[in-house]
Amino acid sequence: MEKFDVFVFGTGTAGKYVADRCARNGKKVGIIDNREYGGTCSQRGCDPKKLMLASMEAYEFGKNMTGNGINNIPEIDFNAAHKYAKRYVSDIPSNTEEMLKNDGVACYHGDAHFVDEHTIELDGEQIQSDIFVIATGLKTRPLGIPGEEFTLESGDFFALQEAPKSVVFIGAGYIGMEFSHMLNRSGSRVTLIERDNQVMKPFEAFTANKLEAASRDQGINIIKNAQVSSIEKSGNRFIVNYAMEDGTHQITCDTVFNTAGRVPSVDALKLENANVITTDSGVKVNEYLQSTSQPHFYACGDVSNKNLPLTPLSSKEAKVVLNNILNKKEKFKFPTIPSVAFTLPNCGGIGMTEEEAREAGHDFEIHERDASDWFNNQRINAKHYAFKILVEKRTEQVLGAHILGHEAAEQLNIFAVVMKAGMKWSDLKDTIFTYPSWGNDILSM
Ligand SMILES: Cc1cc2nc3c(=O)[nH]c(=O)nc-3n(C[C@H](O)[C@H](O)[C@H](O)COP(=O)(O)OP(=O)(O)OC[C@H]3O[C@@H](n4cnc5c(N)ncnc54)[C@H](O)[C@@H]3O)c2cc1C
Ligand SMILES: NC(=O)c1ccc[n+]([C@@H]2O[C@H](COP(=O)([O-])OP(=O)(O)OC[C@H]3O[C@@H](n4cnc5c(N)ncnc54)[C@H](O)[C@@H]3O)[C@@H](O)[C@H]2O)c1
Repeated sequence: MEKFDVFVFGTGTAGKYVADRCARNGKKVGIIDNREYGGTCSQRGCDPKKLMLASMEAYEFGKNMTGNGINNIPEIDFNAAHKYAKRYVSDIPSNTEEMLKNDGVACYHGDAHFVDEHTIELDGEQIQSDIFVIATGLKTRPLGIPGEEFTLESGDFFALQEAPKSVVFIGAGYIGMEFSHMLNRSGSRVTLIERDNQVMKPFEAFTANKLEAASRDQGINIIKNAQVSSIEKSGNRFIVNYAMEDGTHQITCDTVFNTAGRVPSVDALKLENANVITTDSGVKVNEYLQSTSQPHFYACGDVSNKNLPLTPLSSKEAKVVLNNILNKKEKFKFPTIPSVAFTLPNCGGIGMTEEEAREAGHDFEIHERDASDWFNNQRINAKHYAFKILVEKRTEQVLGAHILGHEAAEQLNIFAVVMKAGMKWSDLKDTIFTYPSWGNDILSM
């Protein structure tokens, strides 16, 4: 029977880092994935999405400038955008495996499960380890409705050969919003069906509502406060049935995506056989990212119950787990993390929403504005730009920053530095930025 010091489940951002660094630190390490190596971000998430988005951004720029220096509205070739993304990400699985093997990690493929607290079984063979790391990420949340089998999930987006004529997204969170903007620019007729009363619910309502308005303006159909009840196949098309306060409705389309959220990918592991406690939000861990019921188990990345499912946090957790395995005791401290939906325009935020700041009892100023008439927005002939910044009165600390705009992702990075450094609002305003730039807009916010 093969025996390891450390055995890692999952080869995404979190798992591959822990496995590789443990091996480089002299541990005997094994790793397994039940799909290709590389994880969600590189294969079915952030990276291929942003690579494809480059074409949609170029289209948007060209369309906005048509008649203002550009002669014709550019045309999106969805299939070519898809191939462009593939070109960059398709080598990652083999490169990841090669890198791990070169560093001495034993690489496995398939579905393994626990038989006891130190033993797993893979294809009838048993493997043991002193320490286990669970880094299996998330998977699409089942809808639990008739006809669910007709839905595609986020990973399938990257296998689409062309933009469907009409598409329904069930769920208007990050994935539904981002994909709907990409397909809308690619010529699809897009509908989002959201059960809540706000798109991008955890986001600040001011900017989320602006995103909703910008999306509608673009021709995206958004149905809120609606519960999808079933999906039927009708020839090559699908009928999505949904209920609202005024009764039941239906919509017919070519493609339906389930973008109603993601849940921890743990069922297949049979963690109960190892007495490892899981909750709805993942493997239950303490501040060292160590299982609360089995000290020789760690969890990091999306699958740990301490995470927000974002790549930079998965990396951060992986570093904490590595240090704890190497006996350099480190507690995981939840950082202030910026996050953005890569819609066109971007919509994102960092820190508290206005509601959260009020609940926490802060005394703060609100700097809020529709900035669509500002120079940088007008320069690219874009329509939508808005922000809401919350600044605590006594300390002048930025409590939260929320931006909808072409360069919101980068502007929020500046706020991330400001908040990490504890910089005062008046000191920020006294900083010199390049001019005229989106960063410089912060001085007028
Ligand atoms: C469409 C989409 C877009 C996204 N865009 C962004 C973005 O722009 N920015 C951002 O910060 N985050 C984004 N995310 C989130 C980001 O991808 C994740 O936070 C990140 O990939 C998590 O890394 P991880 O290592 O924890 O898990 P993953 O990368 O998901 O890796 C888990 C690995 O475990 C494997 N696995 C699962 N179950 C088992 C099992 N039973 N046995 C063995 N292996 C198993 C999986 O195959 C996978 O390879 C996006 C996610 C999606 C779905
Ligand atoms: N740009 C980024 O950073 C990025 C992009 C994509 C995904 N992600 C990460 O991946 C995670 C998952 O994204 P997601 O979009 O799947 O989840 P999400 O939680 O962001 O959105 C799911 C949405 O579906 C709605 N919903 C749930 N059940 C529904 C139903 N039955 N009918 C209609 N609507 C329903 C929810 O109210 C919610 O608005 C995110 O939390 C995020 O952390 C990040």
